[in-house]
Amino acid sequence: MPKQQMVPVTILTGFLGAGKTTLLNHFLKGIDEQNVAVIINEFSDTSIDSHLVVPTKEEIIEVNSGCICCNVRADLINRLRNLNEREESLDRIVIETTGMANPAPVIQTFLMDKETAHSFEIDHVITMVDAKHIWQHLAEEEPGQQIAFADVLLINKVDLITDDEKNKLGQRLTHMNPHAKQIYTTFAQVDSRDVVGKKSFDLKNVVKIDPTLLTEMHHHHHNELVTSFVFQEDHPLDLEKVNNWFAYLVQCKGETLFRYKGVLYIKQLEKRVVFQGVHMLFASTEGAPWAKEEKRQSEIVFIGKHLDKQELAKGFHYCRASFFAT
Ligand SMILES: Nc1nc2c(ncn2[C@@H]2O[C@H](COP(=O)(O)OP(=O)(O)OP(=O)(O)O)[C@@H](O)[C@H]2O)c(=O)[nH]1
Repeated sequence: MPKQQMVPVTILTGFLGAGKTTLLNHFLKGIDEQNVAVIINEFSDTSIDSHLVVPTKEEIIEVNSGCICCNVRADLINRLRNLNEREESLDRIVIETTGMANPAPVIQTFLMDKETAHSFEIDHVITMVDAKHIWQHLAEEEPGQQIAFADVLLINKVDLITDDEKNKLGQRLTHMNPHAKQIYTTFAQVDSRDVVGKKSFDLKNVVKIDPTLLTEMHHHHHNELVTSFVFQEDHPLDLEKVNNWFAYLVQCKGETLFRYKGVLYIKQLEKRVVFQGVHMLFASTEGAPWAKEEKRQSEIVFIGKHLDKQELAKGFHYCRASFFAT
């Protein structure tokens, strides 16, 4: 019996805020394949990322409430099984892992789960590297693992570093992973033809990094000092107070805030405000208008080291508008 056509898989990884969603948005616009399913996983139990992914024809499946490399692996396998059972054949699956994921257990899923391995094959493991912040993050375990398991390193945010810094970083990354192809980008502007369909994933290399990859199921233990908090608020917020609070956070807490993002319900604004930050770099934009019947609510997530939950909750509470008007 001829072997069934395997669906190629893009595993997209990289530390918090490196530019994975930016790449995803660019990548989905650039590839010729028609039927692409995207699986997005978030570290925290929130779907804020769905506001940050530009709507496309591709189907977006969210796998939340845990990191894809740990407790939601069974969920991932189920989602893959459902996709596989559909009549319409898929051209590709793209999996965006959380910034805190170790890619090894995700890679393992495609090698060790029999049914998954029969139907899907890893085309490449792309790791986004935040050229500006990676040095701050190398003390954590996950960025090193993400870099080691990559076959393509997209070294992003080169607009924020000098040529000397770029050379130094390139050398360090070659030292950490001599096999991976290095591509420098700004806002993840890579030509998808340079990566798609190349089958650059090489089992030999990953087994060299982790000889137990094909024999033992891995579970990844996260650094417990890195935590994430999600806050929700139904009461409208005051724009000026929000601006003051964020100015304080960026200035005084930027070092420990790896990632923060959210959707805000601001008093007297008909559109939601979408914001996101990585350490001291912060940006906000206008989001979609609130629909007529839609419940208006602000939701924000903070991910970082040594975060003080109470202080963050107090700050968020302070941003409530002083009287209720929409
Ligand atoms: N200056 C600059 N900013 C960038 C670049 N690429 C992405 N960003 C910004 O960096 C922030 C994080 O980008 P995302 O694509 O959301 O990063 P991510 O890896 O998906 O983040 P998480 O999955 O939430 O951890 C956003 O504000 C982007 O606009 C770049 O090349 N240069």
